[in-house]
Amino acid sequence: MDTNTNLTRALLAALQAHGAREIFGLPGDFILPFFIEAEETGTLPLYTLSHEPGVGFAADSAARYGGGIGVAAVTYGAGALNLVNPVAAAYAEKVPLVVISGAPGARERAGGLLLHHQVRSLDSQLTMFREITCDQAVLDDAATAPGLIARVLARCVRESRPVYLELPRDMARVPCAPVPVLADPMYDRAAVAACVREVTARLRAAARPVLVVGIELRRLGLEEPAARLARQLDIPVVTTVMGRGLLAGRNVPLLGTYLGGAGDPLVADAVEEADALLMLGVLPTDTNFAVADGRIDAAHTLMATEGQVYLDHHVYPAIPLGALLEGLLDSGLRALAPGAEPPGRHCPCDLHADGAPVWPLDIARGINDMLATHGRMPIVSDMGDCFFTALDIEDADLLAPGYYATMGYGVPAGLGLQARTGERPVILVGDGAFQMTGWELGHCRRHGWDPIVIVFNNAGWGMLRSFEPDACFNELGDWHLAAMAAGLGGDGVRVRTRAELAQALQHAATTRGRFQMIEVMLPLGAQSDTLARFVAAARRRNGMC
Ligand SMILES: Cc1ncc(Cc2csc(CCOP(=O)(O)OP(=O)(O)O)c2C)c(N)n1
Repeated sequence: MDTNTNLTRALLAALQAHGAREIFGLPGDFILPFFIEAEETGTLPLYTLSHEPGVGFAADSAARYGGGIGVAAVTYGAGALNLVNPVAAAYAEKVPLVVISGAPGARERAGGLLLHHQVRSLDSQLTMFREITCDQAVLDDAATAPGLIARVLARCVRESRPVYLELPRDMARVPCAPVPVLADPMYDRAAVAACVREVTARLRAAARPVLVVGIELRRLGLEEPAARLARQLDIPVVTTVMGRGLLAGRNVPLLGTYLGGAGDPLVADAVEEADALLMLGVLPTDTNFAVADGRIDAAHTLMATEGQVYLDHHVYPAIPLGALLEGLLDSGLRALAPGAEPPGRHCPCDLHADGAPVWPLDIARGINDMLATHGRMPIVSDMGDCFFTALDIEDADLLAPGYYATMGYGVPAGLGLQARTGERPVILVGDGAFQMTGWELGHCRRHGWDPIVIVFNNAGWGMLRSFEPDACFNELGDWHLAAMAAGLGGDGVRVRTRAELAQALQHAATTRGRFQMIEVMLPLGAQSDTLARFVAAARRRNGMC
């Protein structure tokens, strides 16, 4: 046994071998030994944040955007249970996230007392995490720990879902063998070949084929082969809402994002009139397809998701997406139909820098102008009208919980992205969501993070006003957020007109080293066109007209 390796060091090495590049965390007594080992070894940079939801969202975005796996390390009970929502979001949106929770040691478990942070039984936490992770292990035996860690981390990567590791505090420094890296399981090559033959036959016979790309392509590191296939097939390419930003900048004939009746009619027509809709890595969620209102004919879809391929009322049960892509690329299938020319910038014109009040589409136009002038930057959006506005930003990567739709994601996810890649993000967040996790900006100073943060301030929960315009419970009042930026270590400016917005964006883009907050005061009732169409479609669908 490698005597200079203890369980924590073996775990850290295994995390790194499986694609972790940092740890986000918030310590407590049950996980202090792990944090001490992590800090002493420096195997992975350790970033602490102020609230566990922020820890989880930061780890999520590091994996979602940077690839590999994200790691969130927290204490038992109060810490880990604060992490439930971000882990649930990662499960729903297929993000490979590793939760490491401290836990009581053997002697205190056997002591007969109710322990601090304990809920019901000492295993209640593990029970709760079983529901939002694809695999779990309690590392209470050094003999079995390496094999358990190897199994759990392999599933995290293969299934692109969160996993849970519970580390009793009396185990952190126990001598332990290194963790093996398990080989990928074999798959049936004959089944893949049969599936490829059937898919290519359907595509050859089609007059109006369309390729729809979804988030599994990014989660499984398959964007480049998918882009090669898109160029080889030379057919129109569309992303789902969750897949917005996929294949950006990869010279692919991207038509846009499918939003059904709530989006670009050119895109909706292409998808709904297609006679072969090849969907790669697409999750069949309501945010992706409810807007279709039944206008997509299932008989025309060929769906590869969750390791299976569904077409013509039958299923190929075990077709890894990477193997399918490889088979389609090798099939020689090409130039099926002249790809629709990717449209010009979606926003018909640049931001008018005049004295008019700012509406959401003006923010999208201003960001498009900024990216065109200063170069591409990843967009990270919280949930609210800022998310629907983000759909009007062209040719940019977009990170957002577009399906699970939790608030609080934007700011910590932007910090996690910059921690992982060093790239400067543009963060879009409503005033309501900022009140949840926006304060994590206070950590930028000590880590040198400097995102551009655009706060959509309508003094309330604007999306909910769309559904209940007369309710008073949606009002939040004006929190004057830009005035708080300096105390958090950044620069803040409040803007009301389009000219002020244009100037603020130009200043933010050319100021580095401190986060730049632009608090946009939106007129009451200001709403993006996309949100308005989504709300109308939802009302029709749910009979709320
Ligand atoms: C963790 C969580 N709790 C509640 C909700 C429910 C909700 C969805 S949208 C929304 C209002 C968002 O207000 P904000 O000011 O951020 O943005 P805007 O609408 O553009 O004004 C709420 C409360 C969700 N999605 N997540």
